[in-house]
Amino acid sequence: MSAAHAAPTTPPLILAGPHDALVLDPRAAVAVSDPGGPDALADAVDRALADHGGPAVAAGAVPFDHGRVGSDAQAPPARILVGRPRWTDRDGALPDVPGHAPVWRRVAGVGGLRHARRVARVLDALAGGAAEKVVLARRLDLAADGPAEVRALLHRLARRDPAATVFCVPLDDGGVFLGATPELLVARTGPQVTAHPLAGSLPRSTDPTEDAARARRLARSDKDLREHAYVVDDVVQTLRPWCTHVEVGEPTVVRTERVWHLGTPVTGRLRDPGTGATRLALALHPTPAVGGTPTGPAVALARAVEGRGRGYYAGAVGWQDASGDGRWYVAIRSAHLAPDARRLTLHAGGGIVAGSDPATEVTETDAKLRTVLDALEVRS
Ligand SMILES: C=C(O[C@@H]1C=C(C(=O)O)C=C[C@H]1O)C(=O)O
Repeated sequence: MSAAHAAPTTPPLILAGPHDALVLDPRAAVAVSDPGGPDALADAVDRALADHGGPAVAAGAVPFDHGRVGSDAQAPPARILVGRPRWTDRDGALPDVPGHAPVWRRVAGVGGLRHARRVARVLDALAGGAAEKVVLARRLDLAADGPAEVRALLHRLARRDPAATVFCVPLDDGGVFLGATPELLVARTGPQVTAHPLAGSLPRSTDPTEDAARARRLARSDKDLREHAYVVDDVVQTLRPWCTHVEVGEPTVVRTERVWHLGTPVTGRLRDPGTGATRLALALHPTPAVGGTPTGPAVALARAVEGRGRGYYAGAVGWQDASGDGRWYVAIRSAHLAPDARRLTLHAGGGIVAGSDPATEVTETDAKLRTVLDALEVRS
């Protein structure tokens, strides 16, 4: 086989934050068999780490619909690998890989008009009392004229947004789940617990004056502050039973390459030092940032309107070590690469509450999709 047609090599599992990065070779790791519900998976992760011994981590991705009975029949199992990682810095994990980037084109998905109509349907349902907040996502399918070079794509994602956590999870069918998330679901360092929920967004502008004005507008937007408060309240309520106390900061505007968000730091102190990061992450998931509120009816409504499962999008990606320390992120600004490395499925969503405007939601999801589209160099 000539080099031009060689199957792309499977990338390692990578979680690269602004300051450090974890790299795990799937060939030297053990996959945790997913037993289903959140507690059973957290138990399985703790057990696998104890059995492995040494400085191992459990790292990987949990699908959006994890453990939800009667939900998306196509939901994949959690993909969590246990092994000895290489710890490095961002550049060490995501080097600039020379090579030919394929050309990607849009082949299917939910266009702006269709998404606007779906948002209007959700607004009607909200007005009828179906839920308070629904997070509605739209899908975009791309095809390439050659195999994706995952390492090069990850490098471009990292270069564009130095604050994002860039991730890559090789799946057991040869597919890859990857992205650059701005949102920390939960981190545990000893007894210290930290979360940084995001919700409420406005696309950035290339004009610095207009960009700054948008950030100020977002910080004062009643609709966005309301949308944001659902998430913070839920995170605090969920963490409270696990913690001796929980502290909540003030919302601030958080910058990503393409979008402004409202974000609030939440910190707590663990009651039981045996509670690992994965258990906390699975207890929190899905927060209203991706699942809406109240969770059951909001997720059911989103699923009915979206019509397709989300797979790993809006699930969780992260890691935990044998001491229970770890970091989990909300798996947004992400894409699923098919095993042939030539098809990508992207998703982006936004919170809908009473007062949301369909056209604005389209612009917001367009801006969120650009995180991955920019790195693929898809211009329109
Ligand atoms: C659902 C997404 O993002 C989430 C939804 C947000 C919102 O509704 O404003 C903001 C940040 C994320 O928590 C996404 O990027 O797909």
